[in-house]
Amino acid sequence: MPSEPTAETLLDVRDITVSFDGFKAITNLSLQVPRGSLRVLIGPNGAGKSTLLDTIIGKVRPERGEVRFGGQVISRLPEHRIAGLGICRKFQAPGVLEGLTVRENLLLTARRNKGVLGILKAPSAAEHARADELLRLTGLTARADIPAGSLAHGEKQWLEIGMVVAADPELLLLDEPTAGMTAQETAQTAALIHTLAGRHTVLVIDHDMHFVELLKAPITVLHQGQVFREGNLETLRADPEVMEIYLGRPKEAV
Ligand SMILES: Nc1ncnc2c1ncn2[C@@H]1O[C@H](COP(=O)(O)OP(=O)(O)OP(=O)(O)O)[C@@H](O)[C@H]1O
Repeated sequence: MPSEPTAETLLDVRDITVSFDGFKAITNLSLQVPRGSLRVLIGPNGAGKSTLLDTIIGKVRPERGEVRFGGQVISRLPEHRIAGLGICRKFQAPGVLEGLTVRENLLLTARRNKGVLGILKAPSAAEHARADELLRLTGLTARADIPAGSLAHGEKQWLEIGMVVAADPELLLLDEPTAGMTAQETAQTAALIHTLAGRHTVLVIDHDMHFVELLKAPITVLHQGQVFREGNLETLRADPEVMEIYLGRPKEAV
């Protein structure tokens, strides 16, 4: 049974079951994430991580249970209403427009709710200031005026994170944000995510244990559509069952 959420709980997934044509991708899963915290979600392929994120954003519906956000049941709302409440998933960002500069991409995203006329007007001083803030946050200030298409892979990922953050979401869902990154880019991404937590609540899926280690955050391990364990990396690494299901290989491999 799910434990009772506290006043600080922002995301409260209660006992959800999700099926695809009779196959249970998630079974009686409960997860609570406190406001302003950083949480990491790991688990072997097919554990249900992406399906959980899809359920949170309303792309798939649980057949049982519910998802609450700030106390409100959101699991029966359409996807755009859920997004409007302040839940953003990174890949939902309107990908980087490669012909525009980094700054223009940020300005455009920050203004996309203002309609066509709003977008056509010259950006205000406040909008430029916000873009400057996002450039600093993502470490892209020196790259502000080059076309986004010229960015390195890692930089493009940071721009995408900046574009999601431009909407000032309360809950940020990041699905494998370090895929394809170098070790240095991965470390910079961990630092960026630390900066985001606090003002935002952040839920990160990743397979890269080095990155997970850098995040220094509570970890939820999913297995076969259920929460298998919760704890910090040290505790999980010392848990033979986690080693077995998650890694399927000896501890030294982690
Ligand atoms: N649309 C779908 N139709 C049918 N089965 C699906 C669908 N989406 C996911 N599944 C199945 O549900 C299970 C959970 O998949 P999910 O993608 O959520 O796992 P995951 O933990 O994100 O895995 P990975 O790390 O490989 O991305 C898998 O067995 C998958 O094949």
